[in-house]
Amino acid sequence: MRYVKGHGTGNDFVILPDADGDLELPAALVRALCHRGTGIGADGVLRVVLSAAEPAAEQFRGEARWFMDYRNADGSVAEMCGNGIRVFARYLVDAGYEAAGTLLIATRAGLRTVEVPPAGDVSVDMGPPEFAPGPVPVTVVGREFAAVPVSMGNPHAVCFADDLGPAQLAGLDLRAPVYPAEIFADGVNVEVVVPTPGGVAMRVFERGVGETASCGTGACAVAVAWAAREGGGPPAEVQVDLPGGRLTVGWDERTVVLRGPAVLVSDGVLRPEWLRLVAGPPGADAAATDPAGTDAAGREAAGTEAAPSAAGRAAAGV
Ligand SMILES: N[C@H](CCC[C@H](N)C(=O)O)C(=O)O
Repeated sequence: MRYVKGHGTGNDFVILPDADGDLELPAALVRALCHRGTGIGADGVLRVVLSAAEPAAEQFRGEARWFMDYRNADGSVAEMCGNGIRVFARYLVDAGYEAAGTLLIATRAGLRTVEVPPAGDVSVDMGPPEFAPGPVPVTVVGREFAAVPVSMGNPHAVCFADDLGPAQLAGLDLRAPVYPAEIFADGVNVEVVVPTPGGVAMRVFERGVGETASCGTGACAVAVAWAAREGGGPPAEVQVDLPGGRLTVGWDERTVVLRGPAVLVSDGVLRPEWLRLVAGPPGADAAATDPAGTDAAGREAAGTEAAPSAAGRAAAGV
C-alpha cells in the first residue's frame, strides 16, 4: 500500500491514494499509521478517493471529482481539516491527477474551493463561520475560560488568554481540556489564544489527536472570534502564529479564506507484514486512543470495522 507524507505548518498527515475506493480504513489501521513510535507517525490520515467511488460523497458527484476522507489520529472521523485539504490539493496536482489552479473538493463538511498555484502557498475557501451560543466554560492549562464556540464545519472552543504573551503561551501545559459534554457531545477542538503585535498566537488541543503544531480550522475559528471581539466582524485579515508556523485568515462578508503552505515530504510503501500485524484480531478496535495512549474524547469512529476485511487486505496486497 503506497502512501505520501505531507504537512501544513507542522500538522502532518499520511496521504493514502485510493482513487477507486478499494481501501478499507478501519480505526485500528488509522491509529497504527499515525502512531509515532510503531507506525509512520501523523496527526491524521487523508484518503484520496474519487467522489464517484465514495458513498459519503454521493451528493457531490456532479460537482467535485475528489473526496477528502479525513481521519484523526485516534481513528475518529472529522468533518473538515484546513491544513489537510491544502496538502490534499497539493498532492492531487503533484500526482498529476489535477492541473494547478482552482479545485473543488468534497468533504464531510461540504464542498471547498482550493486555489493551488504551481508552487507556494495554497488558499482554501473554508466557508462562513458559525458562532454557537456562548460563552462556554472550558478548563484548560489549569484555568477556566469563557470560551467562544465556533464551527468551521467542525467544532472549536476559543479561549482568550489576554493576560499572557507568546512566550508564556509556549510554556503552558496544554493537556486534555475539560468542557461540558452536553454542549460538545462529539468532542471539540480547543484553542488557547494570546494577542501579538501583528494578530494572534495560538496553541491547540485537537479532538481525536491531542496537541498539534497547527490546526487550519482552528486558526480560522480563532481569527473570526478575535475579529468579532476586536472589531465587530468582517472584513478582517488575521495573521495567526502557531507552534508549526504562520497561517493567514481572511474573513469577508461571504466567507473565510485560509492561506498557508502545503508540503509533500516523502513517498513510501507499507510493508505487507506490518499491515498484517496491525490488522490484529477481530474486535481489536474496541476503544479509540490517541498516539499518547490516553483515551481520546471517546467518539465512535463512524463507518469502520474492527479490522481490515479480506477485501481490504486484498486491496492492500496483504
Ligand atoms: N488539523 C485540522 C483539524 C482537524 C480537526 C479534527 N481534530 C476534528 O476532530 O475536528 C485542521 O487543520 O483543520
